[in-house]
Parts: sequence; C-alpha cells; structure tokens
Amino acid sequence: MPDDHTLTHQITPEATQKDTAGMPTYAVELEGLNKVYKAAGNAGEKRALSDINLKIPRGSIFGLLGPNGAGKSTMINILAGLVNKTSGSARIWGHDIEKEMRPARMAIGVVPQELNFDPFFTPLELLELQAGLYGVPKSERRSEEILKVMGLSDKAKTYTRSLSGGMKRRLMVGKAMVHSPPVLVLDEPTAGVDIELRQQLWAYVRELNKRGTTILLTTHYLEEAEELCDQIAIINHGQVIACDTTKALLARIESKTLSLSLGEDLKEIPENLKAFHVDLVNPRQLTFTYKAQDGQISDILNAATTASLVIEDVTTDQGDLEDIFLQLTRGAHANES
Ligand SMILES: Nc1ncnc2c1ncn2[C@@H]1O[C@H](COP(=O)(O)OP(=O)(O)OP(=O)(O)O)[C@@H](O)[C@H]1O
Repeated sequence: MPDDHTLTHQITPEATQKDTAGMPTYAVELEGLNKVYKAAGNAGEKRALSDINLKIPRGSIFGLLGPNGAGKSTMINILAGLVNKTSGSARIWGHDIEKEMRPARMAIGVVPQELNFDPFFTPLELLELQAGLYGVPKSERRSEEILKVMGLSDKAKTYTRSLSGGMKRRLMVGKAMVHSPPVLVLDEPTAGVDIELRQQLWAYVRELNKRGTTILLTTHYLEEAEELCDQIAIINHGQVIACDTTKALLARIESKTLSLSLGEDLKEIPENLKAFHVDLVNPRQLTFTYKAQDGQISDILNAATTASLVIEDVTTDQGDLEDIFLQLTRGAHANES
C-alpha cells in the first residue's frame, strides 16, 4: 500500500495528469448555451438557459448563484449528461460534451443535492459499485483511499444508514470522486445542514481544491459563495447577469450603506440629497447606498449638513453578496420591463 501522501494525492487531478503543461486553461467552457424544455401537449415551451457564455478557470472554486428556477440545475445537468442542450456548446476539461462524450463525462464528478445511495450498502461497497459504473478497472480503484481522504475509513464496512448526516455528505463527495475527475460539481452542498457541518464540508471542499480539483458549486447561501468562491456567476431567468471575481463583484456594486439616525422627524427627502441613492426608511432614519470605491461618504455627509439635518448617529455597513444579488436581479427585472 502506498503511503498517506500518495493515497490522498491519488484522487487528485494532478495524479491523473502526467503532463501538467497539457492541462486546459478552463475547466469548463460554455458558449452560447441554450436550453428550451418542450412541455408535453400544448403547455408551450420553457426557456431555461439563454445564450450562456461562461469560462470556469482550472483550479478555481467557482460559485453559481441564482434564485429558484434561474437555471442552475439545468446547467449542471447538461454538464453531467443528464439533460440535452438545445444549442450552443459545452466543454469539460477541453472535451466537447457531445463530440467527445466519454472523456467529457470522465472529467466531471457531480454531487447531487439529495442523498442517493442504498442505505443497506456499506461505503466501501458503494464506492466499488460506482467505480464499476464508471468502468474503472479493479486494479485502478481507490475506494479505500477515498474513504481515508473523506475521513470515513473506520466506517468502510458499516451500513451507510448508520452514518451521521455529515458522513453521508462526505460519502456523496467520495462517490463523485471514484473516477478521479478534475472537475467536481457540488449542487447546493450545504442545503439544510447545520453550521458546524457546513464548516466541516467547506474545509473538505477547500482541501480538494488545494490538491487541484476545480470546484463548481451552486448555492443559495450567499455567505457560502462569499466565503468559498474565487469567482462567482449570478444567473437569473436563464441568463448570466454578472460574472466576476468575488472581490471585484463586491467592490463593483453599490454595496456600502450609510445610515443617519435623525434627532427630528423628516417628512420627505431634502431636494439636495435626491442625487444620491437614498431611502427614507422611517422619519428618523435615512439610508444611503453607494459604491465602496467611489469615496462618496464625504459628499453625503456634506450634503446632509447643507440640508440642516439633525444627525444623532451615523452607522455604515459593508454590504454583502445579498445586497449585490438584490441590486443585480432588480436591474435585470427593470431591463426586462
Ligand atoms: N424538465 C423540465 N421541463 C420543463 N421545464 C423545466 C424542466 N426542468 C426545469 N424546468 C424549468 O426551467 C427553469 C430552470 O429550472 P432549474 O431547475 O434549472 O433552475 P434552478 O436554478 O436549478 O432552480 P432551483 O434553485 O430551484 O433548483 C425553471 O423555470 C423550471 O421550471
């Protein structure tokens, strides 16, 4: 048996790639990707993806964010080969999902949202079965190594139904890694799990990424994307409405707020303040939203003084992805109407 380092390293993409120079710049590339679901009978069509262009850099942790029905699952299912695209192209690890179906499939592992294994199998049996489905020859299987990396060695031969929630989730990740894919897709990895378990899963994801696996994750938890992802794409109504590094996305948008607590009731926003993005939250509170990088804060305070406001307190808030998301989706709706 190889030593620990080799064991853990074996499930990484570097281990399967002999020549790192031959690796693609982008782990996943989508070009003009469209999906229209044809409904049965006369129910019409549903456009789920509209001209999606996306490049996911090799080695990144890439977040796909969007509200319910935005098209995230459709995109993932196309990559996983579970849904046929209507038009456009998708490449995984440089392989076209249609023209080079097999290498494309081998390059990706998908961890679905729902636990999808038989509770009467043991983790070891499950991984062996999955490896068989992927046609991994017995001599190349690494079930025990994977269990070790996922912290499940001592549970290798117990029924999976007796595993804790966290162990089951880790086993799902292990199952998606049996064929050593360089790209791992996690669909809502921490939906409905408690904070401690979420932290634990994040640590595993980071670890896999550090060893070279490119991670694509969908999430509703903006905090999760902010915490884990290098880059984020926000999709809404089947369209990419923003795609940037997490840092740039945070800096780019009007994400800071400045709240003024007033000593006297204010009936309406003074004329000279209307040039700013300002809300009269209640008669005693005015909230300004501004771009972090614009340095508008002194302009706002000067204007508030000119308007002779009685200011009792000033608070600022950094803003987070939730704010960005709301702004962007609001913008998208405005464009539509
Ligand atoms: N098999 C299908 N037939 C018809 N319409 C579908 C089908 N699957 C999804 N849709 C529709 O396509 C759109 C995109 O759905 P999708 O499941 O990809 O969104 P999502 O972003 O993954 O949402 P969620 O976060 O709720 O999982 C939705 O309007 C959905 O109703």
